[in-house]
Amino acid sequence: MIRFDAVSKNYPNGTTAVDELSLELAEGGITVLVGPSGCGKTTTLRMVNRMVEPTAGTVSLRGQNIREIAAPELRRGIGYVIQHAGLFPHRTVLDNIATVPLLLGWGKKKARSRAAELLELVGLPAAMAKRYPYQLSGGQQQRVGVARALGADPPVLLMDEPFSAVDPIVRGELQAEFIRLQKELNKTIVFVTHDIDEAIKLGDHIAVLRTGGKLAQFDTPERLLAHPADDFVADFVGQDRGIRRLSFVKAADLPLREGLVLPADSPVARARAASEPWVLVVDGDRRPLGWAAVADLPNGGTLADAALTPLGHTFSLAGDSARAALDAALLSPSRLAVGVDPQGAVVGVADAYELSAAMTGDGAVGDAAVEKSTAEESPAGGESADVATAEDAVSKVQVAKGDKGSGSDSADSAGAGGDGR
Ligand SMILES: Nc1ncnc2c1ncn2[C@@H]1O[C@H](COP(=O)(O)OP(=O)(O)OP(=O)(O)O)[C@@H](O)[C@H]1O
Repeated sequence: MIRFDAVSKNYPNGTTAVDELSLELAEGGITVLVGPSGCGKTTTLRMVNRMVEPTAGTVSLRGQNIREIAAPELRRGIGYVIQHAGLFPHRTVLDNIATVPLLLGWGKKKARSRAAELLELVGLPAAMAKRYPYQLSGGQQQRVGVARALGADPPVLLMDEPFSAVDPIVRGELQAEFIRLQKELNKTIVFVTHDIDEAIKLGDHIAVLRTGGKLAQFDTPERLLAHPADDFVADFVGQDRGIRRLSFVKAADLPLREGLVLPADSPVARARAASEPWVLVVDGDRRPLGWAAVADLPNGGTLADAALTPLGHTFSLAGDSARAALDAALLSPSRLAVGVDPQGAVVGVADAYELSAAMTGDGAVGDAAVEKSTAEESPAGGESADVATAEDAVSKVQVAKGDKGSGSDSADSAGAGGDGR
């Protein structure tokens, strides 16, 4: 939709801000430009609305070279949000948001009613309409900035470090709100940040630029974490990319073990026969009761007589990522994470060692799942009698319970929530 063909920007002082950039940005997606300070992110962004003209190459919008579109007309279809919001200090919040509709000659009443809608859309109370920018917090100002950019409902939004000037908590809130808003609006967004975490959280695609305005890699967040193109990208993405990558692996794709999940009325001998240091004891509805250490079990009787160690937290196969599963495993006394279905029934347990294979990227779990989530293919085979993909196990449990699956999330799941996107 937005296409850069061998675009360069050289300044008269000899600086090459952007160097032969070729990039195709998908319609209706968020493309993040990320890279160290001075690598040409803002210059690239501003070439889309002709605030900066390229020295060489072409930028096109829906197939048309933007040089052929008069700048004011071009900008009517492109919203622009900057750091510190850049609001007009002498205008009320409502009039700030109404700026573009008024410029387009909508008339005061219609422009203000549109502004009121947008105020609500960005999550601000109507009572703020009459305030002036100095009477708002930084985060609230930024929301007004987003609302103003959406004034004429432009198909394209350019956002230059829009959330950089607020504290980390407000920033997280703004990012979450932004993801929600984009689901509703489906704009084509080009988003500049120097923060790789923000890029991974928000981007459908990420362009990593290196100093000198050269493109280092253009990829999905999943692939950037799994397969950085070179040492520069690997360093920029960070040492903990293995763990962060787990956010993109669905818990439903993890291998699960079922053999050590036993009902409370099972004889102790059955737990010993499992040849495992721990067994998970469940009730008649397969809800988890706790871990039993096999070495400490009484000589006879059933598991109902055993002293149980609390679970820690479970993870939800329906909604959590492998990152939540790994966290559950690390906090579990058995180092095994308990996966539950939407009703809170145990589907199986995941082993910390297998999860760490996904984390290092060398194991089939992580690679297969990342590729799968990218390509949306069906899971590969290769399951043992006791190890199946969680998706299969969920359906087995649901069939056993005569349940076709409700799809609602488990209230019992204490998965990290928020570690995914
Ligand atoms: N008008 C200008 N004249 C000369 N050099 C410029 C001009 N504007 C930008 N530059 C230079 O071009 C390079 C890229 O600048 P740009 O602002 O695009 O980088 P950036 O990646 O957005 O940086 P930051 O993250 O620090 O905002 C920098 O070296 C900058 O100094």
